[in-house]
Amino acid sequence: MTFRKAAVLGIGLIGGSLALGLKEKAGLEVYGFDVSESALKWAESAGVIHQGHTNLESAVANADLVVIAVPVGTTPRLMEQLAELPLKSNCIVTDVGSTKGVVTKAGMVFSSRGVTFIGGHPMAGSHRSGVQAADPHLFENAYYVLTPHQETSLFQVQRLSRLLEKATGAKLVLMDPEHHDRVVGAISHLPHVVAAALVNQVGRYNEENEWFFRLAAGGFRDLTRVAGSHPLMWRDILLSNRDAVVQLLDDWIRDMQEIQSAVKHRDSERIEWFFQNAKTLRDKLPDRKKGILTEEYDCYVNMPDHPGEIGKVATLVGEAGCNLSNLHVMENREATQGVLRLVFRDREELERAVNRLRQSGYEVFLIEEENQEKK
Ligand SMILES: NC(=O)C1=CN([C@@H]2O[C@H](COP(=O)(O)OP(=O)(O)OC[C@H]3O[C@@H](n4cnc5c(N)ncnc54)[C@H](O)[C@@H]3O)[C@@H](O)[C@H]2O)C=CC1
Ligand SMILES: O=C(O)C(=O)Cc1ccc(O)cc1
Repeated sequence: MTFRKAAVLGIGLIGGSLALGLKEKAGLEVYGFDVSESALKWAESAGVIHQGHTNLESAVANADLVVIAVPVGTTPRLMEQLAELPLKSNCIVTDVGSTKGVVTKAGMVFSSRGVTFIGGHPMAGSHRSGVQAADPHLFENAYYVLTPHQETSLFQVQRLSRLLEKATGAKLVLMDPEHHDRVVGAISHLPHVVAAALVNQVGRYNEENEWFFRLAAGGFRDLTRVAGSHPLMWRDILLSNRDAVVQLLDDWIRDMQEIQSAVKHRDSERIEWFFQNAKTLRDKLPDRKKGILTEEYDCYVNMPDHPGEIGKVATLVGEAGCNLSNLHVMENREATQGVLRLVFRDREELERAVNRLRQSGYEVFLIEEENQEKK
């Protein structure tokens, strides 16, 4: 089953960048759909898409893949409209939204129609927006998270992963939607709120005296870069990740009160610890460019919901002489099967472990087979 035609709904920064990759690197026929005729015209003339449509039905007719790349607040409504249309059997629908809980639930609308929905989030972007900023290299070496439901066919997950890997050069990983929203809430949504709050605060002082902005140098500019992002997009993201963001802000406010109290009481030890701890942790952040594609080799194991299964898998891996560098259980809610992600630092160890697990009857799924073959 090969992908021949893709329809990208929302030809902006992310939709345009993906369209370029699907067209140029994966060789697909790419149709675009957008409410903005000028975006479609621009995309057509710049060769980002083959054809632009303002009619949804004509854009998705005969598509093997539909990518939804509109603001997250708009995605559920667009999914409902899409589910009413005749889609090709075996068609995969995915999205690129920055939150995954709400969208994955809305994706259930496709399950009764024989269409596979798999939520997605490329973890790279920019504070710019619109198709003019589209870049086929935007996602290279970044993580690209997919959040399949426990019942989603692994075959379809694998097909989509391979295609996206080819089209973007990103590293595909699978994650539970709620886990994704908490993690991305902490590393992306909260920082955007903090950056905007800092700019708003200093902006208020600057109204009284313009030296505030005039003296704003390196640190302030670096820290607040993302405050230049699209306001409507970030409004939608916070509303769509409400529970996680509210909880993260509770923690943030508590931490700010703690450092405020330490300063007020001249608690020098506490203040020093605050900065020392941050420095130690910051120094340990993985180096994106060097790290991802060279050092991690992972596979996913389909797990029957029996007690002791994780122990059995770990024992088999150990018996094969392989060192697990990480093990992650994709959180399993009401479903009967779970998925275990096993990470190795060494390709041969990964291969030995996969063989051993398959011989013992486990269904093991490798997203990165092609990527690793290249090395
Ligand atoms: N900007 C970033 O850095 C990243 C954004 N994302 C996600 O990607 C999605 C798109 O974001 P961007 O490309 O940055 O936004 P954008 O503003 O550049 O593009 C959005 C496009 O969707 C179109 N659109 C809006 N409503 C529509 C509708 N109902 N039907 C058809 N088209 C519609 C707009 O006309 C525009 O062309 C969002 O869900 C965002 O959360 C994900 C990763 C990074
Ligand atoms: O440019 C930056 O720092 C970003 O934060 C880009 C970005 C924005 C939204 C996402 O969901 C993922 C990445």
